[in-house]
Amino acid sequence: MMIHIDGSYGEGGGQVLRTSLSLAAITGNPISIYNIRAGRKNPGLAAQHLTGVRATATICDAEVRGDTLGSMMLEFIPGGAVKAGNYTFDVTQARQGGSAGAITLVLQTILLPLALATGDSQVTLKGGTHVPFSPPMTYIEQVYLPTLKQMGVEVEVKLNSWGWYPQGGGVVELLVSGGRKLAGVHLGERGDLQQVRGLAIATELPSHIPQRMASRAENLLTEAGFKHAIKPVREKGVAPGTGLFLTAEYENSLAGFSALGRLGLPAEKVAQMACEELLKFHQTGAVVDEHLADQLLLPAALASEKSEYHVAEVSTHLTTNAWVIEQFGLARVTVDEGEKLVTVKPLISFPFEH
Ligand SMILES: Nc1ncnc2c1ncn2[C@@H]1O[C@H](COP(=O)(O)OP(=O)(O)OP(=O)(O)O)[C@@H](O)[C@H]1O
Repeated sequence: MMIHIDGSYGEGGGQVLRTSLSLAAITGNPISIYNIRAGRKNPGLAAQHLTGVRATATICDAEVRGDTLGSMMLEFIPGGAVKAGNYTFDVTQARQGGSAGAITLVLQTILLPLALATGDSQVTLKGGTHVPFSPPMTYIEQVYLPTLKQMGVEVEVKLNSWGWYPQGGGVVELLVSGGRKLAGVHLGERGDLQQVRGLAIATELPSHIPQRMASRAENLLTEAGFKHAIKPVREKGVAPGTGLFLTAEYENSLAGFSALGRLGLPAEKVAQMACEELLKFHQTGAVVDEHLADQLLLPAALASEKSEYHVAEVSTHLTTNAWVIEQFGLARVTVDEGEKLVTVKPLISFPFEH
């Protein structure tokens, strides 16, 4: 039976679409989404979303209607179970003249369908790897995937080329182990902060930029009394770009914070922005950062047991994603706004019957 999703619900952004696509592929359920990204200034499918649609359609052999740039309506009818395989998806194929669309979001759309499918997959993604309003690839490597690993998802990733806004051109390779069964997560206590790991990176820019970012971050973290290991790195790239990516490594959990550089923004200021985010999080005492909070819902809904985690902030991304998951009847998500506690109780056990 076709599931109808109102893309304007809550946050009304791209995540409503991406979660729906992942779940359509996993369950084999046809979906129809309308009002796609109606909450955004530039509604409808942008290059990143269209790439996500095409990538998901490829892996489950879906019949698709409405898959054009700017489309606010999509019908997606899976043709069968998700097929493991060797795939390449490039956001520039969705938009002539190029795009820095976030491939990390495309990655998150197809990752769980491939992890649950029979057989291993090799995927190459091309586009933006570190662009605003999306998880930086470094966050995927250092926070998202290690947390999913605790749930039983096995992925190896390699960043072959950095892709910044507006040029894009980044390349990421993934090896996804198939046939996984997911366990729940229990992140109620984070334990002590062991260290802050950091990458101060610049491509096609002078080496003083990562060095200045690193030393400002080191000063701020030392002042806060944190142990740290910040690495200044300068690399070749397709275009200039810079940023600081921090991971707070607690005894039981990981949280990520970052800031991207841009022309006119001093390296020290970039460092300060990322450190302030980390310090703000640390003071809340929470276990899961605001972004991981919404990203963990999908794997938790597909697990064989209950998950529970304590978040820094209840964002509309979180409540909206919970709503999308409930539209598929897969899990009951409870968000205790006072305690900032998210509980996900799967209702259907894997493997899903097609
Ligand atoms: N700095 C960050 N670190 C980690 N994750 C992030 C960061 N910024 C955004 N995200 C994540 O990126 C996702 C963005 O979802 P959103 O619905 O806004 O998608 P989008 O496709 O960019 O859509 P839109 O253009 O409609 O905003 C969310 O899961 C959010 O948690």
